[in-house]
Amino acid sequence: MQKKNPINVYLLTGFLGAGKTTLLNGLLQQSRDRRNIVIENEFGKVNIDASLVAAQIENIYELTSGCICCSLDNELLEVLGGILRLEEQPDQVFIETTGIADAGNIIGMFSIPDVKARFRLMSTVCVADAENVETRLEQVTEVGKQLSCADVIVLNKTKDLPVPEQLRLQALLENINPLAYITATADGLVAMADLQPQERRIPAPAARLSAGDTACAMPVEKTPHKINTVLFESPQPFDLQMLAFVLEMNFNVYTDQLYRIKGYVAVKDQPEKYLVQSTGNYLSIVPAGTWGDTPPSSTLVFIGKDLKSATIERILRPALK
Ligand SMILES: Nc1nc2c(ncn2[C@@H]2O[C@H](COP(=O)(O)OP(=O)(O)OP(=O)(O)O)[C@@H](O)[C@H]2O)c(=O)[nH]1
Repeated sequence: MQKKNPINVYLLTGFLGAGKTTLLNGLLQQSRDRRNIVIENEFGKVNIDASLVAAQIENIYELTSGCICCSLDNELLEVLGGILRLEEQPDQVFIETTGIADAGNIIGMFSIPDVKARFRLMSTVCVADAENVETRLEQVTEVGKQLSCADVIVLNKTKDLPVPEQLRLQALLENINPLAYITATADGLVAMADLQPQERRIPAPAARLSAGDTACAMPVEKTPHKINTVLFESPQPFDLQMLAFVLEMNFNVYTDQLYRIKGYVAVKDQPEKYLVQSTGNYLSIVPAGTWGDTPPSSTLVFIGKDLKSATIERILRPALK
């Protein structure tokens, strides 16, 4: 039997009213030549403007028994299973989460081997409302998490925003998530091409690392919202199992503080580099090709609340070989 290609999935997050549905409608309009499925998970909201989307998509699934990031009955997995049973498979699936969803948990579902074999999470897109993202960051923990887990951050509602204010907000978002591609827009207008996976901006091993074998964990930036980034760099390789163990353990322990990890590491006795990704309660460490001309070394970015470089270094050091 011919192996089917995985179905592309785009996960849309962002606080209540940020412009997720508006963005989604724009993406659907750009995808008229594709078979699209939309999964909506919203609290008490009238569904997307049916007249706008009806002609463009095969199906809209509404998940109504709570927030999919935390519902134990895993309604999302059921719907994904249902999609696989459809006679005609879609080309792409858009999932719009509730405004308070913990994006990390949903991303984690796409690393379950059976799900991953059939669905490819292309991008997690977080829509930020320029009018209030800063206030929401202070008020709602999930907003910081949503921004930290995003591959793409869409700063929406910028039409009447003075340019210096827009640049200030972009810089703020960049400090929160230096891994994301950030784009400013109005009415959720974003090109599908901007949502394709790219080699995200994992900082290259820095020349500033001092000579010798010292690991180095340094805070990159502090934001006024207590979300910060710590960059860990070391020329030493990791023990793969030990790295998985310490990261998994600490993600569980610091679940309210550690939002995201991403980076490339060198692994003992392995010629390839490994890509490390973690959001919510899942961790993935997979081979990611050769080092090419660059000497093997490890660079990991940690995003979370009040992260301390000394703590990160203490966590990782036992896994260095
Ligand atoms: N002024 C302005 N309003 C916008 C813009 N983009 C979207 N809106 C409006 O903002 C409101 C919320 O937009 P939605 O797309 O429904 O936001 P959402 O994130 O899906 O909202 P929830 O599903 O409630 O979380 C709507 O009235 C939109 O028309 C924008 O760029 N500028």
